[in-house]
Amino acid sequence: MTLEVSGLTHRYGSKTAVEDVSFSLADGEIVGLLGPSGCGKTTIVQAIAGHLRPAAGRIWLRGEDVTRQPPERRRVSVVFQEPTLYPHMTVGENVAYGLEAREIERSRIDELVETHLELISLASRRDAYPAELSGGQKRRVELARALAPEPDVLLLDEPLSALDRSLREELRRAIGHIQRETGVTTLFVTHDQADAMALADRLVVMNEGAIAGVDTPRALYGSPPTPFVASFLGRSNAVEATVVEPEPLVLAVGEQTLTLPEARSDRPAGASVSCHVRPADLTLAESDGTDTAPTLSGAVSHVTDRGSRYDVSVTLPTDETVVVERQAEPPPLGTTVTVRVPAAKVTRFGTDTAGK
Ligand SMILES: Nc1ncnc2c1ncn2[C@@H]1O[C@H](COP(=O)(O)OP(=O)(O)OP(=O)(O)O)[C@@H](O)[C@H]1O
Repeated sequence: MTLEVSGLTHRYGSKTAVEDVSFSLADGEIVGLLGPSGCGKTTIVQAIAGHLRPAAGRIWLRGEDVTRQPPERRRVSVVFQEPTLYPHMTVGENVAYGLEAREIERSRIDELVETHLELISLASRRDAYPAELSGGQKRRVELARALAPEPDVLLLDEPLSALDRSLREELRRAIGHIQRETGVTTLFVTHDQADAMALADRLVVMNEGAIAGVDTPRALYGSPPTPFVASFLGRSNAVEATVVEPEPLVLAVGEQTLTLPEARSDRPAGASVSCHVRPADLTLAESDGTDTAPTLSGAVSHVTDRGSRYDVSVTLPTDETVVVERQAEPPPLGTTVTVRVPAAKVTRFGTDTAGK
């Protein structure tokens, strides 16, 4: 493991910001640390970089316990959300800045600057000043500056969130390219699930100072471990149900029955479960009588035209509303429709975990 965070806990006064957080990054991995504002992401970055001493827990870099080491002793580079280039220094001087504090020969510094400016396709702008660069170029120079000391771990703390959409796309691609080229172990911190899913090999999803799930983006999206992960990683419909029979699974949703023939529940008859399913996995059934998939009936209560598709809201007799993605023209408001619920796409949670 290149980076290991173990049992990290931190408090600001009486406020617990991070509680018993553990995760690790393998060599060359890019991991997304993802969660809403205030969940503790920056606190974790600061602890890894050495800018705060955690109340409990350990940080390991390449097998060495660095928890009590000052920032300059750690081979960690950080790129922050706000631009931090020195305006009075050229691009080349900015990239060399972190190297000059170390005892590195001038010729080696020049070589590292050259290599990293080539990496970000800005070798020809070595003598330019930051004010002469576009926003995207400036951010790329910051990446080059962070990478030039050849850190063990690169920490990217919300590097895209202050950018407009097209610049964001450009820089997202640049980060992916640079990370693949250098193979630098990277922790990419963001509150934006699209950025995290596009870039990361694995995600560490945080909520309220604790880890809510760790896995590949696809696994967390397809089989979320908690309701929080289900709703934070893309849109999710939640329907409350009661177990009628655990195996094969029969659920009651209000007066309706939903039979999921392939599924079984480890919760007994009478238990409450929360069922989550993605809008893209639901369809409006064409009632030709041959369809045997589990279904729920409701009335079309709202339609949003998204340009490439419609989001059709269907309100069930329980007053819960589910959204169904649909390409074809939707039925008029008020129409009673049957929603097809593919059993394999339903994630169930016992309601005792519903808030986590
Ligand atoms: N210096 C501080 N003093 C008191 N409370 C703090 C301090 N810094 C952070 N907190 C609190 O600790 C919690 C975690 O904050 P942190 O900045 O780590 O979260 P975050 O996920 O990075 O949020 P954001 O995305 O908004 O930066 C929040 O509730 C925050 O209000």
